[in-house]
Amino acid sequence: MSSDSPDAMTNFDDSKAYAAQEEVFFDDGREIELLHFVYSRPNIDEIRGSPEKVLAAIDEYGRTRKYLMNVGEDKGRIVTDLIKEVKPKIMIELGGYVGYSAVLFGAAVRDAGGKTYYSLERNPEFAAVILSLVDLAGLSDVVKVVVGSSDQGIRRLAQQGLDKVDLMFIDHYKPAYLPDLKLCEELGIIQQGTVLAADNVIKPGNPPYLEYVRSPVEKKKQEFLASTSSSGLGTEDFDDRYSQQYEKTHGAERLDTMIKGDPRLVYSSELIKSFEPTGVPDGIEVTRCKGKEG
Ligand SMILES: C[S@@+](CC[C@H](N)C(=O)[O-])C[C@H]1O[C@@H](n2cnc3c(N)ncnc32)[C@H](O)[C@@H]1O
Repeated sequence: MSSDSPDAMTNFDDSKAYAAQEEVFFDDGREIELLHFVYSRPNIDEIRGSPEKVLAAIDEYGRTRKYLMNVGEDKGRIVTDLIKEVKPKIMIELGGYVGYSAVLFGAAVRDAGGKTYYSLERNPEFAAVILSLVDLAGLSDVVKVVVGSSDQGIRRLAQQGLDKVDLMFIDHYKPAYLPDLKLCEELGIIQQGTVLAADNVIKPGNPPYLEYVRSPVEKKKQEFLASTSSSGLGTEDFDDRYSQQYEKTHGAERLDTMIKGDPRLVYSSELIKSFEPTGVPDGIEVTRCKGKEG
C-alpha cells in the first residue's frame, strides 16, 4: 500500500500498478501495439462482447508492457458511481485516447439506461483504436467517436441538435478544460442537473479550471465584464510538459481565449481524491450545475 495516501478512505493496491510513465509516454507506436496485444490474447473469444474483459486486457498491457494514460480503475470508479447516480441520457468525454474510459463509462451509461456516450478525440489514429476496442466490447450502439478537436466536436454536436449534456468527463489537453467548459456554457448545453467530472486536477493540476468552477456567480460576473479582450495563449498556468504535450502531432496549440462562457451558472464543486493507475495520487473535480442566477 502507498504510504502517502491522499484519502483516508482509500489506498492504492500496488499489485495493480501500471508501468511508470516514461519521458515519452504516448504516440510512439504503443497504441497499435496495444491492439495487437488485445487481439492476440488467448481468451479473445471471451473478450468479444465483454467490456470488463476488454478493460482487463488493456490493464494487463498497462501493467506488464507500457504505461497508458488511461483514467484507470480507481479514478474510474468515481465516475461510474456518478453515472449510477445521474443516469445520464447523454454523456460526453473530452479526450478518448485508446478507449479505456469510453468502454468503462459507455458500458455504465448503457447499464444505467442511457442513450449515447460521445467520445471526442482529436488524434485520428487514437480514434481508430477507440473504435476498434469499443466494437470489440460490443458497445458500438452506445459509444460514438467524434474525431477532431474538442471545440469543433462540441460545436458540431450542438449544431446537430444536442441541447443538454447530462454528464461530461473532461480529460484532454489540460489548458483547454476551461475554454471548452465556457464554450459548452455559451452553447447552452450546461444546464441545471449537468454534472462535470474533470480528471487530473491534482496531477498535473488545473488552477484556472478549479478557480472558475469554485467561484461564486458574482465573482464570475465581474470577471466576465472586465475581460472585454483576452491576453495570452491560455497556457500560462501550465508546465511546458503539459502545454506542449501534443505539439509533435498537432503543432502549436491555438486556444480560443475570447470565449467568455455564462457566468450566471451556479456550480457546487468538490475534489475527490484518488490515484492514477500507476499509484500516483490524483483527483477528480466533480461539479454540479444547480441552475442559473439572474
Ligand atoms: C489523457 S488522454 C484520455 C484518456 C481517456 N479519457 C481514458 O481515460 O481512457 C487525453 C486524450 O485527449 C486527446 N486530446 C488532446 N487535446 C485534445 C483536443 N483539443 N480535442 C480532442 N482531444 C484531445 C489526446 O489525443 C489524448 O488521446
